[in-house]
Amino acid sequence: MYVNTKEILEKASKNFYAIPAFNINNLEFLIAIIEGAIEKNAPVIIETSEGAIKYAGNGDIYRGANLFVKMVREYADSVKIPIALHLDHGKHLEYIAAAVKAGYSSVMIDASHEEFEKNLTITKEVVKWAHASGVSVEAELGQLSGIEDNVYAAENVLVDPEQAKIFVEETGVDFLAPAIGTSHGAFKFKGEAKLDFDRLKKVKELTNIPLVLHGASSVLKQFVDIAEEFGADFGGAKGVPAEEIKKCVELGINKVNTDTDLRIAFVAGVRKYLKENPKEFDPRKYFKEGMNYVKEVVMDRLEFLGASGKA
Ligand SMILES: O=C(COP(=O)(O)O)N(O)CCCCO
Ligand code: NA
Ligand SMILES: [Zn+2]
Repeated sequence: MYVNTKEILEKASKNFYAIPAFNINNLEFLIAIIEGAIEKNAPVIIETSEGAIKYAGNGDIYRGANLFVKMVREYADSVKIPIALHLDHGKHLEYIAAAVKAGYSSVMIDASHEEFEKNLTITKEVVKWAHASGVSVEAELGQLSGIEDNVYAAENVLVDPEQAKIFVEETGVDFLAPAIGTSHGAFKFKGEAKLDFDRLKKVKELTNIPLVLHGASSVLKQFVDIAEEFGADFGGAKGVPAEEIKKCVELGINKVNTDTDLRIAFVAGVRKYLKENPKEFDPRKYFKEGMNYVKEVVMDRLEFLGASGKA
């Protein structure tokens, strides 16, 4: 069933569990994610970045947004579990407009690289406009270091909990991504993972809305090892341990963005299958191995986030 993101996140917030938001760029990841969520009888959020929309539409962003809505709705309307479709890291109003027009459940306006006041003004505009179409809105405060859809942030800029309170009151945003020390991609920390749990606790107390953890992939060793056994080179890859993410959920995180873990699992399965089946050239065969690994990651994450059985 196709649902509004706010609805399922409010329920998660009241009951202190989290729903994973998995990124897709194609049909194979969608199928694997939905299979995993059905098996765990769990709600799930499908999300696409601006790059995914451009990729699926082969350069035409309206075609890409419409294609994802049609694909996801077709699957959502044919299964019982709640499924929402979210625009991840909307930075350009053109993509946000395309997603709202196409019928996305929710959109992120990511203006976190702007000054606070500017981020607030832009977000307020997008909220007013998206709400008029029944679409819920995510925004971000603070910055994740590293590359974020080709916007480079050198350092982590951690969220200011007092600013978060003002931001949520002034903008009416439905859920908020506070930067607390994570970053995107497979190389998250130079040393050990260090998340600012106290800061997160304060943001929850002061805003009392569903919160989002970005950069939440664990970079699972079992799949890094398989990928490297069959030719990948992910030296130095490091993610957020599941235990740390569980702690974030206890402190009020309700949406957990996960992209890198699915990418590593998929490429591990495809590499393995191709190496072990040199005569095979049917994509339904070699993609399937990757999809099986993606499904495993999906089910594991639904379990430890407490989303299993919450459909
Ligand atoms: O926060 C996340 C997930 O981050 P990751 O899966 O890399 O930890 N996302 O917003 C997914 C897209 C990030 C750019 O690749
Ligand atoms: Na950002
Ligand atoms: Zn993110």
